[in-house]
Amino acid sequence: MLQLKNLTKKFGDFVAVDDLSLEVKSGEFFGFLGPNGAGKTTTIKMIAGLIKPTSGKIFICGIDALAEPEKAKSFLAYVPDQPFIYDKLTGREFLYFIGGLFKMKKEKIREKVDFLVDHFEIGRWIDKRVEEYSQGMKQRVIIASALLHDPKVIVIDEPMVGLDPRSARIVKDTLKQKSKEGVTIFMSTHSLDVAEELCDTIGIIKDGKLIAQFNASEIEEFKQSRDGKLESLFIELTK
Ligand SMILES: Nc1ncnc2c1ncn2[C@@H]1O[C@H](COP(=O)(O)OP(=O)(O)OP(=O)(O)O)[C@@H](O)[C@H]1O
Repeated sequence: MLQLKNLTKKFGDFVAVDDLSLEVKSGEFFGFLGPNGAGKTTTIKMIAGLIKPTSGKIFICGIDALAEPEKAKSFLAYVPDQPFIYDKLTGREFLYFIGGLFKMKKEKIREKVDFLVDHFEIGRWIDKRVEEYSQGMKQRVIIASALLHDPKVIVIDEPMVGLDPRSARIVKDTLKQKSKEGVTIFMSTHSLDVAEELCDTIGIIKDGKLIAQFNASEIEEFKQSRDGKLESLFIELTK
């Protein structure tokens, strides 16, 4: 599970994330929504250990991620909004490289790669260089690399951007399946349809502050009382 306690990030005088506290339980699928510049990516980068909070705490599976970053990261998968893969590697070489970073045994990596290539319908592309990949194929390999070490928490920034409907379906089904298996998912997205389809809980951030949090039945209740659209709730709260 994932816990953020009074998390704050300042860039100079500007407060990008402001005293943010939340908890996402094991198996919970949390959608992190908010207007442009609200602080979503900054929050995710702090969870992933890429930038240091100004103050506050982050716990990943109960491990203090600021005090024990290596241990916390062993439970975590992070999928950035603009993923980077070395262009000159093949998908397979990239997955072995990532498995190596997590100190996985070669045999275990091979087993997982075979499964993931099949699951994400990567096929023969796995042995081609990444520079030849489409955006969707890159995203499939990136998400496969995030699942390689069986993370307990997946933090994912805008997963559906640039994906065709089939790739998007595979990614959505995989994330939902993982949450059913007890993995905690923290996903930022601008797609209200995706959030509504996948998430158990939705948190809305604005100007660095968590301004609202709803579970599925609260969202349904709101929709029934208005025009039936999550979009109306989002626009009302973020105006
Ligand atoms: N390194 C930085 N230095 C200064 N300001 C920054 C830095 N990184 C982010 N910011 C500012 O912090 C605020 C939050 O940015 P962030 O990228 O977290 O927003 P976001 O919610 O992910 O937005 P979007 O939906 O547009 O991706 C913005 O005003 C941004 O300009």
